[in-house]
Amino acid sequence: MRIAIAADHAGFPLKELVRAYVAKLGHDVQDLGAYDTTPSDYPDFAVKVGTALMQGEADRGILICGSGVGVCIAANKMPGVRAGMCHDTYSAHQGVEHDEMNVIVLGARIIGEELAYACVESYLQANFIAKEERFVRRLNKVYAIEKKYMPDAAGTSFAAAASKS
Ligand SMILES: O=C(CO)[C@H](O)[C@H](O)[C@H](O)COP(=O)(O)O
Repeated sequence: MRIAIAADHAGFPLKELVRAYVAKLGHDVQDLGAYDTTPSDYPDFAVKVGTALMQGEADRGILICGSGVGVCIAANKMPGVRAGMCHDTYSAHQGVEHDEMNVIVLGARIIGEELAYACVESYLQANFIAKEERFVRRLNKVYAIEKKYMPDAAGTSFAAAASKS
């Protein structure tokens, strides 16, 4: 898969490790910064990954900041982005299987590299279970919220599996 990854200064050290790990798994990784620990602002990196997804340049995203909270909030402001902070492997795969999460968020100051690798691998191996009507129904309700509250962005939102079904 094509994976867009980004982090702020706080997430940079873990991003470097995760980027290499994801590449080793055989994915095509686009590193959208930061490229060092110079203080930076997490929304800038959330927008980079969200844009890559919205423009169809990436299939999934990975975002990292200090706690994970900042980039998760910012990324979810973008139409079509379904970001979830996952510091356990169950959430990492279930978030994709049930909710079609397309960005996994990690907190570099919270988890170590081995757990980060395990979460990211679970996330990348998982697929949305589109045959389950309840998952599709719920995702369509999420999509309806986006259309209602972000009407200007409705035409730009890339479709979720649910909205295609
Ligand atoms: O961790 C975060 C909160 O969710 C932020 O995204 C930043 O990484 C954090 O605020 C950075 O903190 P710093 O004191 O500026 O290094």
